[in-house]
Amino acid sequence: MEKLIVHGGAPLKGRVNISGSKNSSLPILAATLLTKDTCTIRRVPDLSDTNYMVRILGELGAEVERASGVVVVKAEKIKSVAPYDLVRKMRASICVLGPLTGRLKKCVVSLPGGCVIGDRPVDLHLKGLEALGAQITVDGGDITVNAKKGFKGGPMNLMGKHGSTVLGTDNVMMAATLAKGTTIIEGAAAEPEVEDLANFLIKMGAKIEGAGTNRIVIEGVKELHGAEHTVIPDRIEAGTFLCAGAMIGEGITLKRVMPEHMKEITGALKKCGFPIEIGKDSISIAPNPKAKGFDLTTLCYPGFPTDMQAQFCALACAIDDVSTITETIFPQRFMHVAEMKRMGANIDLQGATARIRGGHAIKGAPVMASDLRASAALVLAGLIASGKTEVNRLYHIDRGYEHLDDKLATLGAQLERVKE
Ligand SMILES: CC(=O)N[C@H]1[C@@H](OP(=O)(O)OP(=O)(O)OC[C@H]2O[C@@H](n3ccc(=O)[nH]c3=O)[C@H](O)[C@@H]2O)O[C@H](CO)[C@@H](O)[C@@H]1O
Ligand SMILES: C=C(OP(=O)(O)O)C(=O)O
Repeated sequence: MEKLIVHGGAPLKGRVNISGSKNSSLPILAATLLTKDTCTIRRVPDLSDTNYMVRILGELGAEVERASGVVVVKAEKIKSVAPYDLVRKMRASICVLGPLTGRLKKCVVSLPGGCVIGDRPVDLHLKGLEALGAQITVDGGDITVNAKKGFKGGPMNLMGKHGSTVLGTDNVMMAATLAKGTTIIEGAAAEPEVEDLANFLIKMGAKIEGAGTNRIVIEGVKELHGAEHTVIPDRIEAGTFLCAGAMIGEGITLKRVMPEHMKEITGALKKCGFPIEIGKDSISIAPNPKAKGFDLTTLCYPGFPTDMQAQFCALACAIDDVSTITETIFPQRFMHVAEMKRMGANIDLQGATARIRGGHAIKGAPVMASDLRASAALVLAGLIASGKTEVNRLYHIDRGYEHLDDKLATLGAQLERVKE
């Protein structure tokens, strides 16, 4: 196992290129199962999650080649069964459900495992597939989908009690591309990653309107063909670097970003008083010793993303004021709080709201990463802490940040990856 040792206090300065989006790449790679033809996906970040998705495609029978960010998939003959051993390691492996269902009209996909960020049911994914005419049973940990007479488009509402579902919308949209007739998804997730998937599906010949809004209309087609696509920049990686740039240093610039996907994040940072410059595909930020605290609530897009909540908790430690952040998507997603407190952070967690009193010195300590964004937040805290912070279980970071330590080092951070 590897850990990251962060020597706090080194100022950040310079430019960093943002990678392709993990949360776009995963469903887009899965969507290549919808056609027998060759698909080429560019700017796929080098992450353990994308490597794992590539492996899942291979195990399902696709021919897959991967070289420096480009993944070429030809899924001529595919299997209809994705067993537990294959899908258990990654929640997002549920992305294969829609494409297998759409292409083969039947499949068995094991339920992915639990997750420390909270309950992650798939009832809305199944509700959507049932609205397309699928018969579904869940037994022994497996989801079995069957549609003997093929799929038929229809209306449905996928809004859940914590808002819309991103991967649920992806799955149903993928299955509906090959259904007979028109599918209308109300309560659809409007995240940019859903829109990116829809854009790829449209290049494959799908007829989709409204992706990027809460109402998506899909007119089914007989078959899809091969296509090429470049994945959008990772707005969460970009947001994480913006927090780092706000917390310490003399100003950093992110390149290869889509600022229009990040309005809620840049808006929150501006409101605190951090100087931000937004270019066509770049964002610059610098610290402000007089920055004010924030009161944020996580919401579905275009609201403030849950995937930035932990990093903003770290940011709040650097602001000499009181900040609050309330989590509405995954109310239990606060595993980072206990670890930050071990570093001396003043955080009071009441239900799903964290109240952070920042501005006093925090001190490096050995800390345990629990999940992807929590570990990124601990690295951020380590950047401003005095002394040495040891972030253990680095594999969580490698799931979703392409070469985070190298990129931070280029900006001037002092850190080292060591094997235990
Ligand atoms: C690979 C990927 O893209 N992951 C993202 C995706 O996860 P994912 O798509 O799994 O998350 P969802 O959008 O589905 O979850 C949102 C909320 O809906 C609930 N829910 C979800 C499905 C369902 O069938 N029933 C149900 O009740 C969840 O428990 C949660 O409270 O969106 C999350 C919310 O923006 C992000 O944190 C993840 O980074
Ligand atoms: C929760 C996340 O990912 P996943 O849905 O793949 O677990 C994330 O990217 O923050």
